[in-house]
Amino acid sequence: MATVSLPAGTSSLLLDIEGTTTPITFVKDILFPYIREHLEDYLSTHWEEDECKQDVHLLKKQIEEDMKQNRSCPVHTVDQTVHTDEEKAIREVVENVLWQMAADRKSTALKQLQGHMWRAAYASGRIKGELYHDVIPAIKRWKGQGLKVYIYSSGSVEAQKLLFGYSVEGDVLDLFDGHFDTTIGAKVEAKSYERITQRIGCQPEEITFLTDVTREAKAAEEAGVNVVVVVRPGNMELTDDERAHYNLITSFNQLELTGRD
Ligand SMILES: CSCCC(=O)C(=O)COP(=O)(O)O
Ligand SMILES: [Mg+2]
Repeated sequence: MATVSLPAGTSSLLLDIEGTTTPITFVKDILFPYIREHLEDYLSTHWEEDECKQDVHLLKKQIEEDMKQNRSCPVHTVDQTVHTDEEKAIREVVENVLWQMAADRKSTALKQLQGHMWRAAYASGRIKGELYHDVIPAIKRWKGQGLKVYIYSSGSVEAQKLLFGYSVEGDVLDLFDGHFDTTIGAKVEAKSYERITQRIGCQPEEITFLTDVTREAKAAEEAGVNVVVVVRPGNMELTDDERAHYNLITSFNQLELTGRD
C-alpha cells in the first residue's frame, strides 16, 4: 500500500484502539473473556462499594432505555440456586452484561464496568495492552513533528489508560494529549466528532481520525474531520466502494506529514 499524506494544516491525530493501535484478537480473546470469567465474582465482591453501585445504576438506566427502544435483554427464569435478593440482583446484572457483550454493544454502562474490572488484571501483570509494532515509533515521530495525539475509543477512558499504561511497550501514556470515550457520544455519530473538535480547540479539518470501522469514518467525515481507514489482519473486510472512497493504510508508517521534518 502507498503512503498517505496528511493535509497541510493537520494539527492533531485522533486514534481508535481496537483494529487500529491494537489487534482485535486482544480485545476478543483476552479482554472480553476476562470479563465473562470474572463477572459474577467481581460483582459479589464489590457489590456494596460505591464504584460498583454506580456501575450497576448506569446498567439499570441502560436497561430502562433499551426497554423503551424495544431492545431489551431476553428475560430468563430465575435460577433455582439463587436464594437472596442480592444474588438475584447480581444474576440479573450478569445476564444483562453477557447479553450486551454477545451483541458487542458499545454502551457507556457496559464499557465503564469493564474498565473497572480490568484494573486488577493489568495491575497484577496478568494482562498487558497489545500494540502493533508500528504504533509507538510513529506516534513518537508525529509528536516530534509537533502534532498532538488523542485517543477516541468505545472503551472507557479508564480502560484506555490501563491499556496504554500497562502496555507491552511499558507505560506510554505520556505520549497522548487526551482521551475520549462514548461519554462524548457514540463513534458512529457526527456530533461526537464536532464535540471532540470543540474540546481540542481546533477546526475539524485539522484533525485526522484513524479507524478500522467505516461507519465511524463516515460519521467523522460528516463532521468535516479528515479520515484514514486502517487495514489490519482480522479487521472487517471493506467493500470495493469503501476501498475506493477512503485513504487506506496497513501501518502507521505509511502516514506522511509533508512540509515538516
Ligand atoms: C480501550 S480497551 C477496550 C476495547 C473495547 O472495549 C472496545 O469496545 C474497543 O472499541 P474501539 O472503539 O477502540 O474500536
Ligand atoms: Mg476500532
